[in-house]
Amino acid sequence: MAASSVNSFYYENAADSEEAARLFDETKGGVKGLVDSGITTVPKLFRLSPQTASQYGTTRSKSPCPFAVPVIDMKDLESRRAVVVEEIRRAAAELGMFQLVNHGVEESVMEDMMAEARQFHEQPTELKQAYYSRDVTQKARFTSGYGAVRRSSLNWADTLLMTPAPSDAQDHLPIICRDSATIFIGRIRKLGETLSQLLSLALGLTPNTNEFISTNLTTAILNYYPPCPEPEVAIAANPHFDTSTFTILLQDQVGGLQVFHEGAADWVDVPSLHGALVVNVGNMLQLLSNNKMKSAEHKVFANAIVPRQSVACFFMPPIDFSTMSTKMYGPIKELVSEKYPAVYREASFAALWGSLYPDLEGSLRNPVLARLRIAYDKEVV
Ligand SMILES: O=C(O)CCC(=O)C(=O)O
Ligand SMILES: [Fe+2]
Repeated sequence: MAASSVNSFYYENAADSEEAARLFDETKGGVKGLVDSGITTVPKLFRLSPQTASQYGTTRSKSPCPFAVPVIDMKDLESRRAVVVEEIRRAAAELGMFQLVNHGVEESVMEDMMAEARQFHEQPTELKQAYYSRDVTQKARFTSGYGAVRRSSLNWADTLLMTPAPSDAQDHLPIICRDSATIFIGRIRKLGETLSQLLSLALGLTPNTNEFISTNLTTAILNYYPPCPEPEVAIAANPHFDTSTFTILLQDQVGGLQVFHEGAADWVDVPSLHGALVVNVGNMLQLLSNNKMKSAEHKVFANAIVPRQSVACFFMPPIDFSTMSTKMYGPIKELVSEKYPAVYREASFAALWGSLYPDLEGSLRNPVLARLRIAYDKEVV
């Protein structure tokens, strides 16, 4: 693979870009390929500086955090709707993350998705190669180090990014995981519709009357985090905020996901809960809700022992590449009043996408949203 075919956006300089091209040469098969080749140390592009490693935390802190991620039971939703809405409101406002149980997606559907995602990632490199691409318009693309950003390290992860078709047929997906992904995406879409309504109610809006709380599953990704020879110097997923309105995440039993609790100024474990789905608020919903709901900063530890898997489904307003820079989103008008003036300026999806990572200087926790604050200029002066 020529250096030029690696997206230079990810790398700070030409030397890094070339190193990445060498590391991700199609014949090496991403991060899993590196591990399979027998490496015993983490390559430079994946290494966090000692300062960043201690700032991010690459191993669990010894003292247990007194906060837990809320678990919300959707059983008997019709009769318990008001309770569930209130639980969602509180979790979305305080932490921006919660787990759902009895959500209606069958365990067998989730298990099949995980099993076929694993088959995709663990198939011979030559077979994955056809999907290896940095072209963002590809509707099924395999990539590595996803989410990396200047001055930070690459994620210790391989990812298959899928853009679901609006219909039920997902013919563009790799055959090895197509059947399970088609069913899983269908079920998650349905859950996303229910969740959109519950989030609307939690914001005091009428369900389905609001064009912004979207039920659109725009991207689903199959994450595979191979075992890491030096987990203390690398990170499976750098701390980040999702751009989404909300994200529904299926994680396996390995663990490693953490969310930042602002009140406690500490990272909280998101435990693997059999049969549960994790939901987090993204930047789009924090903007639309005029700060009534909080985008959750999250990260994933690398581990030395076993591969970890997750499937993340991102819900967003319909994204059209042609209007990405022109269509504007801002606080929903029903949520803006004299008492609660608009916190944010309107922004295009491209502006929201920006850099999703905390400033390494640490001055802005969520730089994308911070810079969209109407008061930002006054705040930084
Ligand atoms: O693997 C996980 O648990 C989280 C993945 C994630 O945050 C993402 O894909 O945006
Ligand atoms: Fe995420």
